[in-house]
Order: sequence, then structure tokens, then C-alpha cells
Amino acid sequence: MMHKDAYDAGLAIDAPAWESLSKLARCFPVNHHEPGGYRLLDTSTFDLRRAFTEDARRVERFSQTLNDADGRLLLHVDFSKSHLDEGVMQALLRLAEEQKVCALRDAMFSGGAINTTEQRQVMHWLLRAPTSGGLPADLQPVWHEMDAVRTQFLAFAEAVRARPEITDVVNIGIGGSDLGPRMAVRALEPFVVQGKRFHFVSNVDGHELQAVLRQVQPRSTLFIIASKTFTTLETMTNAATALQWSREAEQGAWADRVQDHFVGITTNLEAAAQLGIRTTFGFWDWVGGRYSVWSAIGLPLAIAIGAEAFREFLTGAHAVDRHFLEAEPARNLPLRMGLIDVWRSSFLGHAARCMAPYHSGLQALPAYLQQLEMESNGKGVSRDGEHLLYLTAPTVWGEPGTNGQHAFFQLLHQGPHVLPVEFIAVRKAHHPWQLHHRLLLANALAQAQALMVGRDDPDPQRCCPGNRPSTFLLLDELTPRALGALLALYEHRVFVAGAVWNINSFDQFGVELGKRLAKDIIPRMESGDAEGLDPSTADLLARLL
Ligand SMILES: O=P(O)(O)OC[C@H]1O[C@](O)(CO)[C@@H](O)[C@@H]1O
Repeated sequence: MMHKDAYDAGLAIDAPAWESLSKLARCFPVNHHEPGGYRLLDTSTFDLRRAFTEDARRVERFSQTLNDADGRLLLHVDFSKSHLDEGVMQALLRLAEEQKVCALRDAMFSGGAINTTEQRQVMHWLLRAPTSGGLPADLQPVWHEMDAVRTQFLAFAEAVRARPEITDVVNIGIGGSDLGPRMAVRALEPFVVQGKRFHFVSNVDGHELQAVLRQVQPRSTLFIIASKTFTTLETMTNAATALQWSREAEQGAWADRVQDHFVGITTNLEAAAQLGIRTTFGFWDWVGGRYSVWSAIGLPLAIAIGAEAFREFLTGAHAVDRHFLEAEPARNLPLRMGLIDVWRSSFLGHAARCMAPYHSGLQALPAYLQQLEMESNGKGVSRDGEHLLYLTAPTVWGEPGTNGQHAFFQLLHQGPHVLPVEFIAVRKAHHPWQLHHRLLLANALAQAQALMVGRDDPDPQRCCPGNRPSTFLLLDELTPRALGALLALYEHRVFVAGAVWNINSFDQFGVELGKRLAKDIIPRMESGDAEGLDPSTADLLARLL
């Protein structure tokens, strides 16, 4: 939680704008945690309701529309219901300058090894570049290699689509090798080819694999084994079991055909070959797992929606890449949104953000964003190895609206701490029942309004304090292009926040320790040996055995 001394001193980052923002924060409601108490420091003078009455241009000032090159609406974002004013926005833009965010952005887009802890370039953006035009000379061959693989996996996707005998596609992968394609196939359901079902198996929990294998037949199923490293325990275990299940099917009569029904997506082509997988599509160590849906990791999506629509998905993301690179800071949407995220976490103490997509197709978006944001920026040490005195990535969670309203929105309206909500609404529906869509959208608007306006009541149990912040994202239609734009916006916004916080957003060493300890415990699950384990783990092990 935010450290009071650091907050008071305003010196957690040695930049003049950081200090100004620390002072400005005193005019806003701040979530403050100290031993024995969590409270809202509401010494503030800032009130959203008043902010709108005092500034007739507030919506215009704090909202922005992005169109693509053809002038079509990509997305519109209204962050006017955020706890901020023009002074804060200006100080945030100065902070971006002092923290050299644009220089880091330019380094990323010119192939600099900005993932410093792993000495890697960060070039997921290259995967959506339609041509090599404008790229630095040393990136030209990289683009051509990438484009060749892209052409191959998209041709493969088309070939699978043309085979009616393949009725099921099973993606086996976890984390970035699962969440992106899983979320996007679901989101773009109206564009998905008829006659094929898409399944995603990520967990090492055999129940998940079993539930899928019960529904499919080896001869009509394509298994995609997706793993950047091809060493991940869950994926390798599920892949081996799926292979064995296929070989044993039909009394072994199918064994020699099995390989034709397995495809590997990895940077470790050798490991895939060792498993006996003959068809593979590669990608590169400059694509982080959580940024890989644009690569061959997106194969399930490409099969689902086809090569042309997959290229549309890339086009939407590329439009946002261009905008992020070219727009001046004051009208640069990912920059502004990333800066607001910094303001909310580090200055206002908003330790969590609720994602509320009002579209059931975006059901898996909160889970996707959890990895993107929390694995990228959930860090407490700077690039230079210094411990940070400020909050970084918020906890991200959520559910599609209206479901969340009937579950946890109570806390958002009346809980003692302030948590911003991010609404995502889509203007056009892909079903014929306009009434449903009107009710859905009306609820999104009403919730954002209720959080802000609140409700006075003489009975404190019924009173809603209001003045609660939210952001409202609006898509015209949930198309491949719009989804690509939305995801790229989130990627760059996470980049901006990480750059301001001076953390490396592209490694994930925090997840290593658990993996290492699991390796130690796995053999104990058979032997029961508890030597060297702490008493709690030893007791639980004995009970599980
Ligand atoms: O694609 P892989 O190498 O199987 O890794 C899966 C996931 O595991 C992680 O390394 C975390 O454990 C993620 O960063 C990654 O997306």
C-alpha cells in the first residue's frame, strides 16, 4: 500500500513533477493504509459532480476518439469521470517527459533491447506491421522472416478451415500461450467459421483435459501445442497425455496418423521436434508471452476467423501503434491512459481496478488483462534494482456486466475504499434482440452514473457516497479490427505506466520461485518425504497423501 512518509515527502521518484503530483493528490480522495487501519483520506476538495458543473468542457477535455486510417471509429475513451483535473493532467505529462517515456517508446520501436534484465528486444508491435516500410535497416530482415512465418501460419489456418473433417481445434497452452487466443476467439464469436469447435486446455488439472477429450475424436481434432519455451510443466504434461490418448484411440489403429493432428507453436522448435511434432510455426524471444497473440500463438484465432480477418485484427493494433508513436503527448491516448493509471495507483492509492466489459463476448478479457498488467507491472523493484516506495500495477479483476452488478458492485458503491471501474461498451450488437442490447447499455451508463452521483439518504445504510471514479471505453462494433485496437491500447498503456515507474515491464521473475519449489515437491508427492519442509507444508502434504 502507499507509504505515508513517501507520500508526505513526495519524493518517491526524484522528478519535480512527481513532487507536484504528490502535492496535488492532497486535494483528492486518497486510499490510505497504515497499520491497523484502512481509510479514505477525504480531506479533498475534489468532487466529480462539482467538477462537471464548474467546467463545461470537462468531457471534451478528458475524452478522446481514435479513428483508423480510413476514418472509421476504432474506439472512444471517456475518462472525464476520473479523479483528476487539468493541473493533474499537465503534471502527469511533465512526469512523462521527466521519466523519458517517449524515449523508451522510441527505443522499443527501433529494436532496442529494453528488456534489460533479459537483454531482449521488445517487438510484438513488429508482428502487426503490414510492411517493412519505415523500419530501421537492421529490422528489415527480421520483418521479412516474421512475414514469411505469418504467411505460412495463415495459409495453414486457411487449409484447416477448408477441411470439414476437422471439427475440433484444441489449444494446449497456458498464460500468454492461452489467454490471448482464448479471449479473442470468444470475443469474435460472430466471425467464427461454422462447423468447428474451439477448446482451450491450460491447467495441469486433469479434469480440464478430460472434459475436452470427452467431447472430441482424434481423427477429427487438431491439437495445437502452444508454448514459447516448450518446457512449461502444465503444457508439456497436457501435450504428452493428449498424444498418448490419441495414439491409444481406436485400439491403436490411429497411432501412425497422430502426428498429422498435432501442431507446435514455439520459439523452441527443437523441443517440439523431440516430442515428435512435425508441423511447427516459430516465433522469437523478442515476443513476450503475454504479447504473443499477434504471432503464431494466434493460430486458433486465425483458424476461427480466417486469414483476412486475422490481418484485420493486426491492422487495428497497428493503427494504435502508429498513433502511440506519432501523436503529440497531449493527444496521445495510450500515454494519457497510462499516466492516469500511475496517478491512480501511486498517488491516490487505488490498489485495484475493476474491469466491467458490457459484452459477454469480452468475458475472458479481465483474465487476459490480469496477465498483461499484473505480470508486466506487478513489480516492486526499479530497473536499477532499487526498492520502490509507491504502488505499481493495481490488482485487476472483473466480470462482464451486468453480472458483476449482482455480485460485487456493492463494494464499489459503498465499500470504504475507492476502486476505479473501467466500463467497456459496444454500440452495435451482433444479435437481433435490440431490447436486450438497450438494457445492457443502459445498465453500463447507469452504473457509471451511480458511482459518480451517489445517493443521499438519511439512513446511512442506504446512502451511497458517490464521487467514485470510472473510465468508459466505447467500441462501435466488436470486430477483429476493433479488438486489435483495444488490445494494443492496453499494451501501450501498460508500457507507459511501467516506463514512468521505471520498472522492466517485460520480465516475470516473480513466477519462477513457485515453479522451482513445485519441482522439489513433485517427487515428495510419491515418496511422502517431508524432510526440510516447513511444518505447515509438511502437514498439508501428509493430509493430501
Ligand atoms: O509459453 P510458455 O513458455 O509455455 O509460458 C507460458 C506462460 O508462463 C509464464 O512464463 C509465467 O509462468 C508466462 O509469462 C507465460 O506466458
